[in-house]
Amino acid sequence: MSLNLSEAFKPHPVYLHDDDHINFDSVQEVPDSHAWPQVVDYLSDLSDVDSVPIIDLMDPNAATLVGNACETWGVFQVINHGIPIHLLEDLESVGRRLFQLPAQQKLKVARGPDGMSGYGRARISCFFPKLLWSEGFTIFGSPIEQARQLWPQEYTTFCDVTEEYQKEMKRLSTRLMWIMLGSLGITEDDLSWAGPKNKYEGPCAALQLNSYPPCPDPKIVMGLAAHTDSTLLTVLYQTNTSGLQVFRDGGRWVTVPPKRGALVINVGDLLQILSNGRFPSVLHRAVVHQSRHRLSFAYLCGPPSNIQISPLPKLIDQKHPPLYHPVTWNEYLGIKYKHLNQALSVIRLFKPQDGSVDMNDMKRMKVGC
Ligand SMILES: C=C1C[C@]23C[C@@]1(O)CC[C@H]2[C@@]12CCC[C@@](C)(C(=O)O1)[C@H]2[C@@H]3C(=O)O
Ligand SMILES: O=C(O)CCC(=O)C(=O)O
Ligand SMILES: [Fe+2]
Repeated sequence: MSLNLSEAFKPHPVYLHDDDHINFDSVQEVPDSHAWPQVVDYLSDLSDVDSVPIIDLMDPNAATLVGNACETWGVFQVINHGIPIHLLEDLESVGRRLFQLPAQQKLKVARGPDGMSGYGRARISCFFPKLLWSEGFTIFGSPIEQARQLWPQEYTTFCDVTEEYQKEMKRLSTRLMWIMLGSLGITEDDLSWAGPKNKYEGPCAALQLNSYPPCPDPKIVMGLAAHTDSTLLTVLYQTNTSGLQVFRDGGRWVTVPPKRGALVINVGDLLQILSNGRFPSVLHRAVVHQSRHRLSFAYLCGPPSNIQISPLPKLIDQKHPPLYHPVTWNEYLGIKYKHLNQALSVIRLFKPQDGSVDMNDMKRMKVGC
């Protein structure tokens, strides 16, 4: 399995300077560096009238429900997914242990400017004039190198839990990918790189630990700014504190309420390409709380990094010409970290004939990113 995404980040390094690293624990007032000019608009949250579908994976009708959710929302929650609750709790506990460390400790394992693994601010942060109210820790493969530096005597618990979680996520995300593609009539024979003949070992993925410390004035900060994931799909465990919001047509942000044991599944940009636009990737963001320290865990799942992803031939006909240029995950990340939320337009083959822009681009323009 090839996984070398680091080339994609070289032209667009993200710096984490010690001097602008804010110590969230001691802050009494939001500094100007983190105060966003546009106040987070909580009033547009109409979750009561429009809510993200919750799908029971044991339901015999699950595949149809998943297909509908992907087409209409680009996001859904799953229950009865087979991930033991104790593993979710263990992950939360090692995550808390990590983010509770003093800032100087965490900076010891800072992700390099063009690096892939380690502690730092979200890669999207450099596109915005204000900083985000969050910190993250990215894991590709084994976190042993960083864990040893953080806890020289007792690094194995962190490694065991995060590795076990990644193993379970690999299984679940592969299953979900085939349910999603299956709902479009795609089988293993239609996806040469993922079929059994190619000894497909499962997706390539990153595990992202996100921390959103409490904030004295949550309405003027942004936990994670509006973005789509550059993945096929993302499996998110958002613990028991709300914060995830998804963008709906008409300009509304809808909160995805945490449900014990449930996992949130996001359609990513690569699935939008593969499905030739049938499954649009979901624009989402995270907001923060005044008194609660929220954690979330995203398993960002993509294809082997050098496989060409293009609209699936089965989904193309005269009425539905291919909408996107073929790209590898590596190339796509390079484009994404140059153009951020316009990346899909950059690889779009032609604009819709009626002169309108891509539906997703329209949403992105509305939220100003
Ligand atoms: C493969 C990746 C996707 C990601 C960038 C990364 O190299 C690893 C971190 C991922 C993440 C997690 C938080 C949100 C996000 C937009 C970011 O800044 O870093 C995603 C990236 C992505 O999906 O583009
Ligand atoms: O914290 C959340 O709810 C969102 C996290 C997220 O979007 C990500 O890690 O890509
Ligand atoms: Fe995301």
